[in-house]
Amino acid sequence: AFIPMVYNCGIVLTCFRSIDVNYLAVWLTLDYLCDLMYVADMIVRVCTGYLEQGILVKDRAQLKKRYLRSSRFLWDLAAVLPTDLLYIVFGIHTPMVRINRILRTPRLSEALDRMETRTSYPNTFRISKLMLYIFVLIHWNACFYFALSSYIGFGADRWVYPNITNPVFASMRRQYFYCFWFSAQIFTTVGDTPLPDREEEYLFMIADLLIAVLVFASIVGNVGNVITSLRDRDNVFFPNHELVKAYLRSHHISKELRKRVSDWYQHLHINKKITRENEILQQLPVQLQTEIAVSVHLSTLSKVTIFQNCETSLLEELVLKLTPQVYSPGEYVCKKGDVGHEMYIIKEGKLAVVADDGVTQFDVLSEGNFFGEISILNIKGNKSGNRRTANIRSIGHSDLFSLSKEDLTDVLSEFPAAKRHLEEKGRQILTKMGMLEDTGEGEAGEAEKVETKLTRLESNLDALQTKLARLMVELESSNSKMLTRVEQLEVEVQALENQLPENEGVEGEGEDERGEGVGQEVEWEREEAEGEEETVDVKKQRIKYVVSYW
Ligand SMILES: Nc1ncnc2c1ncn2[C@@H]1O[C@@H]2COP(=O)(O)O[C@H]2[C@H]1O
Repeated sequence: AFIPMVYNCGIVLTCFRSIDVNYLAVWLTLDYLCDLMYVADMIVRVCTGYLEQGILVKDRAQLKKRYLRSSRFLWDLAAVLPTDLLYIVFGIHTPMVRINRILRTPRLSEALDRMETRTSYPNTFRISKLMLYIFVLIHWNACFYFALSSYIGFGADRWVYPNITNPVFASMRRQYFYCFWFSAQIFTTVGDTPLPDREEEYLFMIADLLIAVLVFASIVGNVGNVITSLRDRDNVFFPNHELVKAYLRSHHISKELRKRVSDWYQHLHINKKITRENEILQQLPVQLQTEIAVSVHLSTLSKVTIFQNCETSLLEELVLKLTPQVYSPGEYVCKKGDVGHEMYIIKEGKLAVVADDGVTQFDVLSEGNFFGEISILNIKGNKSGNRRTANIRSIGHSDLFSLSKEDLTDVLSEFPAAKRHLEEKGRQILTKMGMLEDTGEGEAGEAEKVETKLTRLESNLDALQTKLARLMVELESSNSKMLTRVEQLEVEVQALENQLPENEGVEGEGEDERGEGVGQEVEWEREEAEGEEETVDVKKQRIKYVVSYW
């Protein structure tokens, strides 16, 4: 839709076409090609989904209904009405009959807005857009000038277009260029145009000069905006050097230090190092920030040994907390004995672990290595506590990511494996340097064992308490059962005791009878009776024993 609209905006009003008949076929072809594009754009519009309560509507019937009922449709329709039929009345050389084609100008600005949000070079685009608008305006004005000249009469005075019968000014190209130049001179307020002679000419010039003021103001304003936005962009990417320079000068900082600062800024600019990444992405939702940061820094993080086998979630958490830092050659990143507040990951460059003389190198760290973790990890037995164990010096320019103690602690609390790995590496360095207290390690182990034992004992105690409680319950229930049984037995014994004297009497009588009668049988019965008496006694004794026991 963009091209036909620009074409129509520029061409519809062109008065030069009416004169030039040689290109009529070309003009007509272009006209109808543009009309076709308009229709195609209308079809695209019908099929373009829209958001309703945040949900994209794609249903054809709904889309069609919405478009046909909208005012846009009326404008689009009016713009493609076949006004060309008026050629029959006014003749083929009257392109003005197609003036309705410019009714779609709002669509042009819509297309430009969309392009502006998508382009990677918004400032270039803004300037181009401004130039396009100015070009169209100058073009229209040139057409009006030509039409006015034609109305007054070509070559009637110095101000109007020269006589077209003059072969020098006869060609369409010459006519257009002259008019465009005339119009451009007015709009750029150059003011080198011939003085008007007639009132119409004066009116035209006054109107033009008024428009020119606006055009000039908009050019200045837009270009100013572009320059400001370019400066803002630079400020976002690179810290403001001018401010720092002024500060250093006002505080009479030594030349040597000022040079180091300048070198640092120069390095940032030349190598396009961005130190304010987190600020730049702040406006985006966290999820998008994470995805961008992961895709930008993942390659660096994946080279770091501790993060190589880490879960992606750990990397995602980490990546947003990294702060880019750039160090200059010879600069110290850590000084032995300082309190550690952050650890570092090397993105690019080489750094040396140096002795206090700053020259003797113990080790060289490069891309993918990390350092500064020992003083922030609270490793048990670390004799240096939270102090840096070594001096780290940047050999050349180095790009680092720093990770604060708090952020690292937060992240590692959720990822114990990574914590163990870091601590292990720290312990190795400390052991090598003889800065790890063995006893501390042993005590720690002992303390751990005691802790484990205590935990085990506590759990055993819990289990025993539960068992005891269960046993107590069982004991109570069996106790009450026993009591009931004993009471029952006592009742039975009482009953037996009550019965016993009577039986004894009867038996005595019988004994006598037996004694009197058959001697052996009586003896046997006595024995039997004695046996019974004995059983009752035993029973009584046993019951008494049980009762006394309970
Ligand atoms: N010999 C070494 N080799 C490599 N790195 C070291 C060595 N000694 C110290 N470091 C690192 O240098 C860092 C200095 O600060 P930290 O003590 O916090 O943590 C230290 C280690 O990460």
